[in-house]
Amino acid sequence: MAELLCSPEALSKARLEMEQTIGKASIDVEIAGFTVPKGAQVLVNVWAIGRDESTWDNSHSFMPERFLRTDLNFKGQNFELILFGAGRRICPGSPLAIRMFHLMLGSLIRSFDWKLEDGVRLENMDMEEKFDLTLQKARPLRVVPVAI
Ligand code: HEM
Repeated sequence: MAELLCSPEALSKARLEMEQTIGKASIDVEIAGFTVPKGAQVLVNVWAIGRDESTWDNSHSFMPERFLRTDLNFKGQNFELILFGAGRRICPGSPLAIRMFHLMLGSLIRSFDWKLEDGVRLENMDMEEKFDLTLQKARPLRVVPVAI
């Protein structure tokens, strides 16, 4: 950002390129009986795809082991599992994200035991979600790391 701010010409070229390329329909199109008007921004509801009962057993349950029993991959060929999108605009950061995610979560699990704050029990732990462009916890998780 610092270099871009020092180069207004490069900054305005980058802005123009983003305006021209970020996902907007360039003409009216009809998809599965729905008209997507020119200029519309189309968002795929990946949350709903990930909880589709016709694809996933116990689709609303956290069962990470389900992915050990499947041949589906997240590289955009299996539309049941498109956490990184698919096609030409698939997330170019997925190789980094996958490595960092495993490293971070693995380190947190391996380095500490975790306990809930005083007065909080598993049964009343705050799991409320907040919908936005991405799904977040409504309130940040507060837990205490305990040295192993
Ligand atoms: C768990 C982490 C991540 C998830 C779940 C994720 C997911 C996504 C999704 C769903 C898209 C839209 C794909 C589409 O339009 O079809 C996207 C686009 C993109 N992601 Fe990621 N992403 C992650 C991490 C990253 C990282 C670490 C980077 C960069 C270092 C990155 C860079 C991008 C870029 C530049 C695009 C736009 C691609 C384009 O429009 O051509 N992402 N990502």
